[in-house]
Amino acid sequence: MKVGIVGAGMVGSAAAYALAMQGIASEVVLVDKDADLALAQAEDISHAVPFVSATTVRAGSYRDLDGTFVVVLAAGVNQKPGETRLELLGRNAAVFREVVGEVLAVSPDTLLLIATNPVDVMTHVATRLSGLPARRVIGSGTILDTARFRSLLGRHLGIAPQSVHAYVLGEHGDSEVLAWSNARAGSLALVSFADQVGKPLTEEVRAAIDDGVRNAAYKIIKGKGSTYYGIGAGLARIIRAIALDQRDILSVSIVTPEVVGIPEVALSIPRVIGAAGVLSDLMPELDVAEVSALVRSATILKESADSVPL
Ligand SMILES: NC(=O)C1=CN([C@@H]2O[C@H](COP(=O)(O)OP(=O)(O)OC[C@H]3O[C@@H](n4cnc5c(N)ncnc54)[C@H](O)[C@@H]3O)[C@@H](O)[C@H]2O)C=CC1
Ligand SMILES: CC(=O)C(=O)O
Repeated sequence: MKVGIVGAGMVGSAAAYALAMQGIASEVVLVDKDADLALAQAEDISHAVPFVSATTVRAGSYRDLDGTFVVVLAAGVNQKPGETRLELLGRNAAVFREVVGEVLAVSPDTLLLIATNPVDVMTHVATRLSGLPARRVIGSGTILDTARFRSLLGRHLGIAPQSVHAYVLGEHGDSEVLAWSNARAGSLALVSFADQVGKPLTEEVRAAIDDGVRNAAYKIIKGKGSTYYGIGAGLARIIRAIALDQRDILSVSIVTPEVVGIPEVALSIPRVIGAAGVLSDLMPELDVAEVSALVRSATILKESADSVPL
């Protein structure tokens, strides 16, 4: 399967590396307005390939995206220390006005996978600009926040993150909602599991995990300027679900007709992903506080999306 990546910076190159290391794509084409950067990234990643897979990784122009099954959009600016994702909106919407048309001119049937922040609003913008069905314009949404949540819960409980079934909903950003009430470890309710292994989920533990998930990006950006390994692996995970028509349930963002009473909003809830993109949306059962936090998150995203001129 041929995958295109527009934006060969930290996120785009981390996604290309993850795809190549797992042999998910037969070919990855990197496109960037900085052609030298795209070339250098492609060459560097292609030198890792002989150790593990047969993926062809190369740099190209938009013309080289013909026949792509998925194109990742990771072009645009990232956050400076202390900056929120939503503050990037104006600058990155301008980038998408240029990029989305270029991609679709050569690959009109491709799926778009959006990574650029603020990812939910950029997914809304890309859906409008492309005219593609919403289920074919997928934002990575809270896939990364869900991974962070599962990782911290697994660490606290002393089990593998893959055995934790818990999702982060809403915005990939400050208003995101950690869905504690329906989380499970194996087949047990999270609270029951935690009590049985003698690791109760006290208010202090919950607050520390919430902070660790919600503020992870701020901490990493303060320490090293940007985050990329986590989202690179997350993008590869979504592409694997598409490439193999896996029907995985992942928390990703698409424009959805209605969520918690808010119409036409792009945000994350668990969704089934396969070769055609998002196959179905799954609304989890939430407690009252979680519903009200999700309404707040959806409202913020809806207002941001409505503020973008096309
Ligand atoms: N969805 C998520 O969970 C995450 C999203 N991000 C977001 O991903 C985006 C990219 O971040 P990084 O890779 O760290 O930034 P970066 O600065 O390393 O890379 C961005 C690349 O986009 C290219 N670019 C800019 N305008 C372009 C255009 N018009 N056409 C083609 N290429 C263009 C730049 O030349 C640059 O190489 C940011 O918006 C960042 O906030 C970052 C981490 C996680
Ligand atoms: C930067 C970003 O969106 C993240 O690491 O969550």
